[in-house]
Amino acid sequence: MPLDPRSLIALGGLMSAMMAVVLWVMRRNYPPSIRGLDYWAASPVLWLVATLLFSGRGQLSPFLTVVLANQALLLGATVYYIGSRRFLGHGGGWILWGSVAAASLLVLTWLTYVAPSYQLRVAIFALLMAVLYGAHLRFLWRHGGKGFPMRLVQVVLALHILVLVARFTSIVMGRADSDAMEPSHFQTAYIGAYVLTVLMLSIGAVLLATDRVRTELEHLAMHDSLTQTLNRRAIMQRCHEELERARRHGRGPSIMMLDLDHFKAVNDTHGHQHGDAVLVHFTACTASVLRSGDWLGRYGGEEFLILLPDTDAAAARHVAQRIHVLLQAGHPLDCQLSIGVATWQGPQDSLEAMLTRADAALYQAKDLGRNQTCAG
Ligand SMILES: Nc1nc2c(ncn2[C@@H]2O[C@H](COP(=O)(O)OP(=O)(O)OP(=O)(O)O)[C@@H](O)[C@H]2O)c(=O)[nH]1
Repeated sequence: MPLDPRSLIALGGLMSAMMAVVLWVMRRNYPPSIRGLDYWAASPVLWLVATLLFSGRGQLSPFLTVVLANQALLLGATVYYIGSRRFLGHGGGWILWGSVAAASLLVLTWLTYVAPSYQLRVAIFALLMAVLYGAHLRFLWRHGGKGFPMRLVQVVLALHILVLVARFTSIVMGRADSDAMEPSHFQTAYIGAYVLTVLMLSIGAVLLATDRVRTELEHLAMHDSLTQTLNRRAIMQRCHEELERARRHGRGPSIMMLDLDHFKAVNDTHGHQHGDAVLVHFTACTASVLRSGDWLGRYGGEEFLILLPDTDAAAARHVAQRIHVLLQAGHPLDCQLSIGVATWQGPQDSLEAMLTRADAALYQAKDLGRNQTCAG
């Protein structure tokens, strides 16, 4: 059943206003690392302007209700696309799509005043929006990843492209209405799809930003801020999980306790910032010799812990040897270190016992002159 276009447009305005408020509040409160939110917050404002102008059809001048109304719609979609680009760390977009918007302004003005044609205007505008949504969809497909919020935005864009193509086809086949406010099936589908798209794209932006904040908080909660390795709580959690797994499968891990040698002297001689740089260099080098299933964490100060799942004592010693060699390569930030290794001894073994053995082995390595590995 065809619905009244004016009511649908009013609904679209209401949705835009509500989502604009939500996104502006988020923009104010979310960390600045969530980029693109200001663009996403601006797009429902532009869509709201578009609906206000559309609803003035018959009372205000066609320049406002046709040319500028469509222009605000196009700009809202453009700004949303630029927001997605910023969110995913990409610049640009304005030169191309700003030029497209300027060209569309000229064409719409021409088809409203110089050579008036409702059909041609709708056909060209539908095509333009479909191309813009297509570019947006292609960008998200290439760079957006796989999470649910990203898939939601992609599906909304794809569905809206289908509606726009259907709209364009209906005009080309001469089966369209002759006025935007005519309550036809085409207008109901077209404006209804627009209202839903406004709502769903804004919800998509909310979900994307929230998902990103959650990921960032999880990262902060689990990682050391200087070295970006796991923090003490996270590496201990991994060790507990690995011992649980070892008890089920019968194959256990080795753990390594690493302590930089004479690190106090490094700080005292070259300053604390140099000491920090040494720690960052040390973790980057160490991480580069580990397998993808191994875990490196900061145990405290200049002490680190490595968890090597399913690794016997000989293999763990190999890894330790690789770390010693890599840190003697001649880089200005290279340091020497002592390592204590403990290997799982069977289901009766516990994490506390392994840590005690690794600690004792580390002290043995220090006592024997440092820059070496001992096993406990
Ligand atoms: N720059 C910097 N230094 C740190 C950090 N955390 C701990 N330290 C320093 O690491 C040093 C550890 O000193 P000690 O425990 O005496 O150990 P050491 O000098 O390495 O001596 P050995 O372990 O016996 O070889 C202290 O001076 C701490 O201030 C950090 O995040 N950055």
